[in-house]
Amino acid sequence: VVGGEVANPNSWPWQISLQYQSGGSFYHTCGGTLIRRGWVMTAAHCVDRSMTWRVVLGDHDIYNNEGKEQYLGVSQVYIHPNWNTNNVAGGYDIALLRLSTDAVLSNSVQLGVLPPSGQVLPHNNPCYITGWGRTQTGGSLSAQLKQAYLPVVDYNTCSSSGWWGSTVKSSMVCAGGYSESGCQGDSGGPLNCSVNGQWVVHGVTSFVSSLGCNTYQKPTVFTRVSAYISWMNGIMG
Ligand SMILES: CC(C)c1ccc(NC(=O)[C@@H]2CCCN2C(=O)[C@H](CCCC[NH3+])NC(=O)C(F)(F)F)cc1
Repeated sequence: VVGGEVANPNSWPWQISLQYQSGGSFYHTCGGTLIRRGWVMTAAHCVDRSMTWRVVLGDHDIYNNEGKEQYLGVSQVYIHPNWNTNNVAGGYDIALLRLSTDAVLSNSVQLGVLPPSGQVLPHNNPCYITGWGRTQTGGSLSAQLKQAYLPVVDYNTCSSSGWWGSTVKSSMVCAGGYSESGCQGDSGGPLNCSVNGQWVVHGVTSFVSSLGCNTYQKPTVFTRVSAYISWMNGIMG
């Protein structure tokens, strides 16, 4: 997350850290959202490669154990069948992870609320991106979970020339586009939007400009969760 601030610990209790094993250690690579006790929603591009994954729930500082973390294995990865790893602009950047054991819910570990199928938020709807991603283009990951205010940029604006043009599809949500943005390592995490006084996970962090994370008129682009509710229900049952 470029800009914004460090979040109050566990104030986004559905945020997870997706980590891969290398040697004897695990490394943060993406965010995700706990959507059922046994299921995590993330980006397809995060799990393109076959790795040994683990999901960390209730985390704040990814480099220190603060006692509220749960470390769960991943027993199955379900990538959207239409996802094309060579074309993030095609959409379908969404995947579900079946956890090897169910999460234990608490003050620090809660389920994210998903939108109704088809819901599209208006321009400037208040949203926050959260994640441990780079804090500057080319910078390092954040040790502590960060948040940044990223209001919705409607499709009409986001797909116009000078903005993302035809790279962005109506199955995506744009947000931000000024000084705050997502950045590498935030992928797969939630776009948390305020709808009728409730936080709803409306986006899965998908891409930013290859010219830089907080590039002018290139807002962060998210998979629009409300476009994939039926697919997810078909998988999760
Ligand atoms: C033109 C379109 C196909 C396109 C649009 C944006 C990009 N962006 C990028 O490549 C930048 C630079 C590093 C990773 N990255 C990204 O946007 C990656 C997704 C890459 C998927 C492709 N392998 N996502 C993120 O960094 C983010 F923002 F989600 F945290 C690349 C291609």
